[in-house]
Amino acid sequence: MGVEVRVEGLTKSFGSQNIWSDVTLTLPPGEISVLLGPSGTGKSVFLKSLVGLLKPERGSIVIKDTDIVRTSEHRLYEVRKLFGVLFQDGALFGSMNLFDNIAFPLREHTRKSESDIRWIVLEKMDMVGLQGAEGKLPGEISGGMRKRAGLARALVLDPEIILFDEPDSGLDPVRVAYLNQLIVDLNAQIDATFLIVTHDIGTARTVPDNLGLLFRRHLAMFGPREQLLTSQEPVVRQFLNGRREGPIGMSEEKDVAQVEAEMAALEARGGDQHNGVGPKGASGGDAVPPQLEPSPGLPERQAQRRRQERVARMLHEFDPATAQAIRASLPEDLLAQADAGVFAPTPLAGGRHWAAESAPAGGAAVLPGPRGRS
Ligand SMILES: Nc1ncnc2c1ncn2[C@@H]1O[C@H](COP(=O)(O)OP(=O)(O)OP(=O)(O)O)[C@@H](O)[C@H]1O
Repeated sequence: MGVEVRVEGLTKSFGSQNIWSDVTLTLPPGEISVLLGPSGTGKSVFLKSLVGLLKPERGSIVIKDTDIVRTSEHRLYEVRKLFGVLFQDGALFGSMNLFDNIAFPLREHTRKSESDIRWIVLEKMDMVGLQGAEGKLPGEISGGMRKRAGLARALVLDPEIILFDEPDSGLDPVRVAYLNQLIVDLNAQIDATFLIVTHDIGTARTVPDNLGLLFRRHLAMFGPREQLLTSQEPVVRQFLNGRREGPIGMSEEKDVAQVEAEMAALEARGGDQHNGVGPKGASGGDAVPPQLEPSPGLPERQAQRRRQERVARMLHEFDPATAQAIRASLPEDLLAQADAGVFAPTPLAGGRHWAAESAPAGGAAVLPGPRGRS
């Protein structure tokens, strides 16, 4: 099973330039999370911080009881082995064929025999639909195939956490749809924790269990997908609708008076529903489309039931629109438990962040509430 990644109070600056402050979120084990944010808000910096390539000056990133912000180089090296990373361009070596590219981490980091390596590489190539392409050079294949080769390489060390940096970049909408399905299928097969940075709103709306948005040097929101997809926060709605009107400007923030005038004009035109389908899959800010399911023949995502139990516990923390959307995703047994008051209220208001709890001693049926977090 994938591991939990717990980020608390994380702050990163380069010299006097603060990138973001006080970022707190937890990636639940085995679930898929998406991080959105206008260009330059530091999403890539966040991914690099998670793998220990950049050092935030404050806060912690706890993975398997290790705070990687403060740990030794040796321990960091060990924790890094838990990660697979899909870089934007696949980051393949141009002079190596796909087989050697995908075998590279195994040859570098393990003592496996060539026959074992061959078996693993072919298995991962099969998982991403690249059977028979072992001998191709990266320059001979399409961008979509390069992404899949990068993904196969990210899988060879059996990672428990996979980071995807804009997997959709440079792909046509149909290839993005295939890649999204592949991501969900892989999650069902390996149950690792996934974090995807993307600008593709279609991906954000249909792939993840959790959604977050970085804006103005802070994490504006992070929570179950239903929370962001039903949110009335102006910045969230602007981003999900891909429209110009709102707090996000072309290159920097807008002043309050300008935002107010834009929003009044937008309302006068009838609001978001008159925007139609915008770029990058944006359309309508408050519909919660069904989440993608694994392809027929694949196992159910193990994270699905865990997540259902988790959000059932959090139901009381959300506003009615979010709670209703979450209820629509829950099986009857959990709904009945929620309605019977089995899930204890918690002090956490807003449900922005998630915190894991261990099961109560004795395995009681009552699921514990999430720990309070401000
Ligand atoms: N090593 C570095 N040294 C100094 N500044 C950096 C460094 N890496 C990133 N930055 C700055 O951090 C800011 C955030 O960059 P980052 O690439 O993380 O944004 P992003 O949200 O991923 O953007 P995009 O959506 O366009 O990919 C930028 O202003 C960038 O110039």
